[in-house]
Amino acid sequence: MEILEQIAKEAEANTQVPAYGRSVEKVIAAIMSSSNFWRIVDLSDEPLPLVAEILKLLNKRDLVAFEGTQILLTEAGAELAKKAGIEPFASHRCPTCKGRSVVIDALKPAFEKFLKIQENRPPAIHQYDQGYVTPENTFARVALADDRGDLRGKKVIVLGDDDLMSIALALTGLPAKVTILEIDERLVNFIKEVSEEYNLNIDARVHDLREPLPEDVVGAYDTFFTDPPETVEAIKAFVGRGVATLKGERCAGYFGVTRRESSLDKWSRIQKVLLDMGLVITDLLHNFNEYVNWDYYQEMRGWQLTPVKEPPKDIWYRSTQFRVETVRGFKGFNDPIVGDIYNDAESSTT
Ligand SMILES: NCCCCN(CCCN)CCCN
Repeated sequence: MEILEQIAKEAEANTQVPAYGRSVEKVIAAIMSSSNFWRIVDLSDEPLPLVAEILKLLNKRDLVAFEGTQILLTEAGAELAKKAGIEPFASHRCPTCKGRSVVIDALKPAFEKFLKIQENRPPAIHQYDQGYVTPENTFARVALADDRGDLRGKKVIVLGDDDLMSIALALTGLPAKVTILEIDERLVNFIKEVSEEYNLNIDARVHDLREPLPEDVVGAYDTFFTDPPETVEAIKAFVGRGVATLKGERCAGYFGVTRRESSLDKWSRIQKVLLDMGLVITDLLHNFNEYVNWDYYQEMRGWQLTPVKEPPKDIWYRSTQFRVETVRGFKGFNDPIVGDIYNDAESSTT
C-alpha cells in the first residue's frame, strides 16, 4: 500500500530509525487494539521513537486523532485500515507459562524469600539505564537456565544486576558459586548485605563493564547472565565480556534484547556480532522479560517524543530472552570500551 510506504519513508527520514510499510501497519493495528501510547508501543513491537513519529505523521494526515491522552483512528483512518486489510492483534499466548516455556513452581521456597528481600531493593536509576524485571520473571530466568542444565554445581557470573539475579540464583542453592559485577555501589552493597544475612556467599564486586574484566574471572565460569543496554557497543561490552568469563566450549549465556529500543535492522547487526563471537543462538523467547515501570520515565528521551503525555501504568517494556552456547573457535571480548554505550538513534529509555 503506497501510503504506508510513504509514511514509513518520512518517519525514517525524521528519526534515522529503519522503517517499513509493515511498521506503519503494526502501529495502526495497535491503535485498533488500544488507545494508550505505551500499549501501542508494546503491541507494535517497533522502537518507541519510530512509533511516536508514525503517530505524528498519521495525525498530520488526519488519519489519527489525539483526544486528551487517547490515540484514536479517525473515520479516514478506519477507512485506510479497511482498504489495507489491517486487523487488530490476536493473542494466543499460553496463560500458564506466559510464553516463557517454563513455570517457577519448583522454586517456590526460594521465590517466597526473594519476594520479601526485594521489597527493600534500591530503585532503578536513569544514570545506568536501569530497569528491573518482575520477581516472577527473575525466577523464570533461573528456571529456564536450570531446565537447560546450566546451573547445578556450576560457577555462574552475573554482569550487571539490577534484576538481583545473583540473589535469586544463590537462594535456590543450585549453582556452586555466584559472582556479580555491577557498576552501581547501591546494588553491590544491597547484595552483600543480603548475602551476609542469608548466608549466600555471593562474590559481589563494584566494576564498570566498560573496563576489561578483573583477571580472576576471565575463563572461570560455566554460565553468565546479563541484560545490556540496547546499543551494539553495549552488547559487545556486556555479552562479549560474558563470553570472556566462560571456561570453554559448550558453556551458556543468557541476556535480553528488546524491540522497544532496537529495530530488526539493529537485531540483525546484534545477531551477526553474536555469531562472529562463535556463539550459537539456541533459544529466543519473545517477550519473556517484562520490566517494572521505573519512576524516572519523565527524564528519558522517549517521554519527550510521546505525542500525548500520560504516565505509563501497566508494564509495556519487554524483551526477548536469548540463550547462547559456545562452540569451537569462540572468542570473547575484553578490551576497554570508549564512547557511549547507552545511546543511539533507536534508544529511548536512556
Ligand atoms: N531504561 C529502562 C529499561 C532498561 C532495560 N535495559 C536494562 C535492563 C536491566 N535489567 C535493557 C533491556 C534489554 N536488554
